[in-house]
Amino acid sequence: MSYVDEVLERVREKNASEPEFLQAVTEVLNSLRPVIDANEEVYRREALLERLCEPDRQFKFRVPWVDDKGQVQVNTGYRVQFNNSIGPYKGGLRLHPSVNIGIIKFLGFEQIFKNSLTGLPIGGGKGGSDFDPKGKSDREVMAFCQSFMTELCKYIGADTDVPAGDIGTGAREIGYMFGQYKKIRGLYEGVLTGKGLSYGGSLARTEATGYGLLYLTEEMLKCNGHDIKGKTVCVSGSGNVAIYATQKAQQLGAKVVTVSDSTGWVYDPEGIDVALLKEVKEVKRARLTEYAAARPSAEYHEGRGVWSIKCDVALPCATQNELLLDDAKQLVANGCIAVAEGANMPTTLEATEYLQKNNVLFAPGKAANAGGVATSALEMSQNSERLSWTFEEVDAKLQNIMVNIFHNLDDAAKRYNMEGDYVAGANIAGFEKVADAMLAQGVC
Ligand SMILES: NC(=O)C1=CN([C@@H]2O[C@H](COP(=O)(O)OP(=O)(O)OC[C@H]3O[C@@H](n4cnc5c(N)ncnc54)[C@H](OP(=O)(O)O)[C@@H]3O)[C@@H](O)[C@H]2O)C=CC1
Ligand SMILES: O=C(O)CCC(=O)C(=O)O
Repeated sequence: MSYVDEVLERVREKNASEPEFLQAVTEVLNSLRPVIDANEEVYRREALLERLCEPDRQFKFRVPWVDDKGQVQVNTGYRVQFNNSIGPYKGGLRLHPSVNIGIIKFLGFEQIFKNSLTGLPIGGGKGGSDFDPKGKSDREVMAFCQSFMTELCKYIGADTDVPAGDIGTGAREIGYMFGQYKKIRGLYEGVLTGKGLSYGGSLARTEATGYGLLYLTEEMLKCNGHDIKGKTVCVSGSGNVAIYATQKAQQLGAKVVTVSDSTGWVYDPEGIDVALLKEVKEVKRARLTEYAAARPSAEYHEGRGVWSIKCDVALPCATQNELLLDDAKQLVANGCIAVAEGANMPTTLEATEYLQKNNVLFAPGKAANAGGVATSALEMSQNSERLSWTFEEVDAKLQNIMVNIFHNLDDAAKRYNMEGDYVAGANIAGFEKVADAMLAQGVC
């Protein structure tokens, strides 16, 4: 049995109740086969893959807080510190009722390779809780965040582990968590990214994941003889990534015709009105029905359906496993030429395979959405320097990083005779640096 198959079998046995983690490991290890085969003796002796698939450590803790009625509520908090071979653990905090240890492990595992691809010195980690900020008052969110950080602050630090936002964790939550960290630890340091601009945040971090997605998509299209200008784009989600992906796509001359949330989706053939979307989602924290009610050209539909709309480019920006095999078939039938993942692992393994077999350009999340964490690393640099760069400086660095990521993964795929397989290219390019660092640092 090959080394990859042996490790996959062991990982499946040990983590049988964590389907998302198994999906992520299976995708990565399968596409690394040519690299592993070429170095099998060393990697096997050093148990490199076994070490890569086992987090350095994981914390699980109780998060008690008091709601507005005086009732004590209890949630579960997690932080998985997966791999710090190339830098301090770095990755977001997800607040969503679906959060469990398997989801946090899949996200932390993906983060190792994504962070490596940025070219910046950051390791992989992720955390979160099954707390749902939706429908909670600001005071309730603050009570939760303070309790969450009361425990989390024992394990993190500016040079140890630097969390950030993810689903359900935006500027409000990061602010409450930063305040509690400072109060307990007595340290004013860059322990979190995505901070407000008045207390150490970086300009362009809010926009970075969505903008970065478009910079990489634009480069991928250009290198394959297409222009983003004039393309019709379907976006899913309507949160941080989706909003700024929509904004940048329209700035680059494309037309975005859909967005969605967990209850429904909007089709707006005249192009999504970003100012209205921001008002509904960022200011009012309301449902998309409010967008449709205020916009005569928009249709609102319950449930899911974004991928049924004819488009040239599809940008899944909501959550994991939201683009299924039937959706991939529909996209191909409608003439879609490119899919780039704004979310983490939004496309199932079967759907990815189908898209690639049908010559759809496919940019995996760990490359396509790396602009968020890359800009977080730029925020860390600014905090260390005690300086703030302008929006234009940060945006120019982001653009450069995304273009480099595309060329690095394109080159890696070509080196292993897998030209055009950007999934393999991203995994190989991300893995090589981490593997080198792990080998150089000995058995640890
Ligand atoms: N923020 C960042 O910098 C980065 C985020 N990502 C990834 O991008 C994705 C989106 O994150 P972000 O925009 O920050 O999160 P937000 O919380 O801002 O928005 C999430 C969006 O996805 C929708 N959504 C969430 N869960 C589900 C679900 N189970 N089914 C259907 N829709 C759902 C939400 O709808 P509703 O409001 O109804 O819940 C909302 O529209 C995630 O996969 C995240 O891990 C990746 C890199 C960086
Ligand atoms: O900015 C960060 O540190 C993390 C962003 C994130 O969670 C992600 O890349 O999935």
